Amino acid sequence: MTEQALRLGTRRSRLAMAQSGQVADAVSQVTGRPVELVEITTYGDTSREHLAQIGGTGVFVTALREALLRGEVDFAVHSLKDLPTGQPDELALAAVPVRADARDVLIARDGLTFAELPDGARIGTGSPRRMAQLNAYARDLGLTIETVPIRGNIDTRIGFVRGGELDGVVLAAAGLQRVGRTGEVTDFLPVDIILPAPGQGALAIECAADNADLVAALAELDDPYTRAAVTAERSLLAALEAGCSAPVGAFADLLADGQVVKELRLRGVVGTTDGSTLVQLSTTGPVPETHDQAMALGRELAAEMLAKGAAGLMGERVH
Ligand SMILES: NCc1[nH]cc(CCC(=O)O)c1CC(=O)O
Repeated sequence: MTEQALRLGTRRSRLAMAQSGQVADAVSQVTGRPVELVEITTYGDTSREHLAQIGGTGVFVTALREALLRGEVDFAVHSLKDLPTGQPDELALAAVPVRADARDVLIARDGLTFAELPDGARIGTGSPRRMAQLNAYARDLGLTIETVPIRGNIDTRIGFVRGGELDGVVLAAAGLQRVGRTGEVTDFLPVDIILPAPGQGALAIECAADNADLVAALAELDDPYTRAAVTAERSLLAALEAGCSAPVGAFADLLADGQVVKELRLRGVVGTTDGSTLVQLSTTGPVPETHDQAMALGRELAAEMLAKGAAGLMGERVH
């Protein structure tokens, strides 16, 4: 007798299908049950507006969450950076698996790295966070670039470079990895130059909070270090009262002494999109053992950033 399949709600994009497919296999292994994909269309997929105009937070996840709450699917996989920071009581963030490469990358024409771009290079990104840091990096290199707001899926964005409309586009390494296109990257941008979006590179597996068996089974896919890191990053974002379309970057990583993990370091940045002003700070603390400890690290850094004028730099946000 075969057990009843678990229904995994997923968006239809190639990226969503790739990451859902990978999680489906892992869930099937830990539960011993087959997993079937159920396609769901979200507002973020159908709208042609710029993300910053839609308001950002939640456009990709709302429809998936509604399907979960209606019981049409058993669990859903989100890119963690697209997930709004407040967790609804009815839904459990059952697992945050090991994070993929958190970096942003450049895909430029003719194999160019960022430092090799010519003056006036047109670089596509719709993200105020990327604009702020790319413009600041360019300034440090004595280079002038023009950031051009674009959106669309990975194919569309890379297409602007292949078609000659843009000199380069900046994307998340993790997304390219999941669809097997890292071979096209011309520059991996170090996190100490371009801090990624909070949660970038990590996935979130959500299910109904009252489905205790499933919550427990999915928890086997959780990586406590990734969870602590992204919790601290998202706490920083929440404490800055910023959304996913705000110019906020954050990245937490473990500091080790030889083989022994010593501390969690959290770095954060807020800036104006022209890159003329950035507030970039870092803090370290003992590796958090509880959700509250990870949250505290984020709040601590947010308070320091706000004291340095971070709030004034987020004036461009829409909501
Ligand atoms: N904003 C869209 C989005 N949401 C998640 C990813 C893929 C990377 C990830 O899972 O963090 C991307 C594409 C990108 O930013 O290039």
